[in-house]
Amino acid sequence: MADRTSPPSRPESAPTRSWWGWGTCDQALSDAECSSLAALVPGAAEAALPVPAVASLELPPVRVSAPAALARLVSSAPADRAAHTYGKAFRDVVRALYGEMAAAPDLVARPRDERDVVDLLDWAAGAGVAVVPYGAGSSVVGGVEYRAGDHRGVLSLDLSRLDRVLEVDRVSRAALIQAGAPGPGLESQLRPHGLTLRHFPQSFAFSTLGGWLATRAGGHYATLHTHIDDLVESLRVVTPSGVSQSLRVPGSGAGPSPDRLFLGSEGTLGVITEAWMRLQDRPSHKASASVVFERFPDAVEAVRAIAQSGLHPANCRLLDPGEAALSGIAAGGGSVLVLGVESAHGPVDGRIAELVALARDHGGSPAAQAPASAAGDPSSGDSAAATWRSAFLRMPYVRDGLARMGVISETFETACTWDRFPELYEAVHREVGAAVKKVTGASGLINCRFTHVYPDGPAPYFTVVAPGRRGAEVAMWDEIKAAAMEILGAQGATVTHHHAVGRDHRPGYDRQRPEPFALALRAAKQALDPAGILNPGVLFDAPAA
Ligand SMILES: Cc1cc2nc3c(=O)[nH]c(=O)nc-3n(C[C@H](O)[C@H](O)[C@H](O)COP(=O)(O)OP(=O)(O)OC[C@H]3O[C@@H](n4cnc5c(N)ncnc54)[C@H](O)[C@@H]3O)c2cc1C
Repeated sequence: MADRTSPPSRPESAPTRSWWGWGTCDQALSDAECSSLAALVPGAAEAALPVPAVASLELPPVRVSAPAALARLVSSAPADRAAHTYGKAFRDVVRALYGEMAAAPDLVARPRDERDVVDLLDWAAGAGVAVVPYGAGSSVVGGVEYRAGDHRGVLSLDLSRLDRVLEVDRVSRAALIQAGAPGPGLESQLRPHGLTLRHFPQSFAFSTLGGWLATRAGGHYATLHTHIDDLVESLRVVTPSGVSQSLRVPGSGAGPSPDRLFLGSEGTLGVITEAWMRLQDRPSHKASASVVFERFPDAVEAVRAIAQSGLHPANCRLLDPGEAALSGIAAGGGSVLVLGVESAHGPVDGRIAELVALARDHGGSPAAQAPASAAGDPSSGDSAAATWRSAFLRMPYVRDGLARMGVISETFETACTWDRFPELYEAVHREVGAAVKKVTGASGLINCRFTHVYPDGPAPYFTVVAPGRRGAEVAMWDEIKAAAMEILGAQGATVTHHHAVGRDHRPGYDRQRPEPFALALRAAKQALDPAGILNPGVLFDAPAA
């Protein structure tokens, strides 16, 4: 039995989205905050780069116009074109700050329904216009930036008007959700039903269901359903060759999964318009605790034991000493493990106690043990978890502030088996450290945390911070990024655990992907997008326009 739902309420005066950086303008660091932050990074610039006004940007001339029947969906306003030029990687933010707008799309279209998507693709295929599907533009891998160069024009296809939860099936605990629904919007439409998608990437506030599906995003929870893939019941995708609708079933062994073809296809094979998603009851019992380890290898062993214990913590973030210090949790050189458990059905205090006991067996000292709570914030009662959580949510704004001060910051994430992790960790510090030194002349910071853990291995997330040279930040970042990709490949680790491939991870992905699979992907591209208009250059080389 499915319930039709009401349209989401849209606030009259939402804060203005930043066109160049993360989030909303009101949350961005002030010039003074940028300067005091940069004082912590020796070699940083003395004054913050100004943020250019959109009116001062030199955008390339618009080369194409949509036919009259589609004109109502399309904008060529400078603010729209500027905001849709890049994603939100460091190199995107820096280029926006320098006013480099050569990659701006000619047009931004905001379809209101599937028919509009079909019509826009039909027109674009006939006119040789590249189409870049756009959720909320939080890509950190060049996923929404056109770089192919040989199309007659570029259309950014912004799905933000497709933002509704259309139906809720309470019995099967699933919902039909439009692809442009942003994280907070879709959760607020599910809340009255007592349900949640329970997918909370760090970018939750400014990313969409369609973007998560197209990039196989990773949520906040450390074990079990780590990727959005696990929550998909069926997908509806508009391709230039027709609409693909997969069957809504809890499981199926009928050949290769059609959903798997489109999950992670990053806008290259079709435009995801709707998905039936598996939901969960909202958790009502939560507890968290943090454990400090003097030795990082002991902490890694503790996390392995936890990941293999079957206790499935919702949160299992291991912060190495540098990361713990940067987050303001432990300044004394220790590593910190932040644990969290939750349930919609019963008390969790026994489970958190078991997890802490396992960590203690491996040399950890509980820093604070939270009482199980009956509701509320998962970090309630545990100050390290609360400190970490607020630093985590503020981090993207801090990264932008550092970018304005000429400080390079790069984050790269991966996954490898437990047997390889110690060598990977050493190799990243050695090799990426050498690259940072060569490129910037400084040692910089290289920190690591685990975002997700599996019985057979962790997903480590590395953060690199180093002073850059004004005007050379992007070239310096590119060199450090290339070194990081090289070392991940050499260590048998994936080029990305959840940030996707886009354009920036292509070299590593091309080395990692088996050649017969590459052949099959290119054949799928040819069949579904014969004119080669969809997000050219992502996942594989753009066919000639
Ligand atoms: C501060 C920050 C934190 C982040 N944290 C996380 C995290 O915790 N976990 C994680 O996985 N990622 C994270 N990311 C990366 C990013 O948020 C994800 O890749 C996210 O899934 C992108 O969603 P989006 O709606 O913004 O998509 P966009 O950035 O707009 O698009 C991403 C890709 O998907 C394609 N696409 C978008 N919508 C559709 C559609 N409807 N149909 C077909 N293709 C489409 C685009 O063409 C592009 O290739 C983070 C990024 C930032 C800047």
